[in-house]
Amino acid sequence: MPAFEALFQQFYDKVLADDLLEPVFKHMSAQHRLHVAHFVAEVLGGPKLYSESEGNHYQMIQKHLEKYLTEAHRKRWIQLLLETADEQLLPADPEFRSAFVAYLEWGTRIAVLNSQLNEIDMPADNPMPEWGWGVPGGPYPPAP
Ligand code: HEM
Repeated sequence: MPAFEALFQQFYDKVLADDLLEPVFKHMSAQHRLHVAHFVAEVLGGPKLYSESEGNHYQMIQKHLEKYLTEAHRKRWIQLLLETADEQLLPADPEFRSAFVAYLEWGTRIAVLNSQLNEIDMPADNPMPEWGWGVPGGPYPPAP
């Protein structure tokens, strides 16, 4: 969790310094970075910090309604996040990186789609997404 918190801390610094994304995020709450870190960590199998004390899937989806995000926003968001992951030396093993990117592709595309709507037909108790770790194994040498 500390690695995810540090990742999103630095990532949103980059977002606020980015001409395309700054207008989208300039009103984000002080807790935004932590909430997104906790959400992503939970989806990938980490502690249930987000769903037990900060929100739920339904509330997270609601946050994106009527934000009118574009494909350009989405691409820049992912690009900056992956850059930050490399700078922070997050594990580079194929399983982690492929699961991470696959979830981000899915989640950001959902965010763009939902951001065009002003309401969404979704049960308020909709469960958190849970991401798998893909096809495990090599061929490559295990990490030391
Ligand atoms: C996997 C992808 C994503 C996840 C997990 C995610 C998660 C979240 C969460 C948890 C919140 C609520 C934060 C809070 O409680 O303060 C939020 C809000 C928001 N997200 Fe996302 N998000 C994703 C993708 C995106 C993308 C691609 C964009 C735009 C480029 C975006 C724009 C926003 C905005 C504008 C808000 C509201 C900020 C505000 O309160 O002013 N999100 N997101």
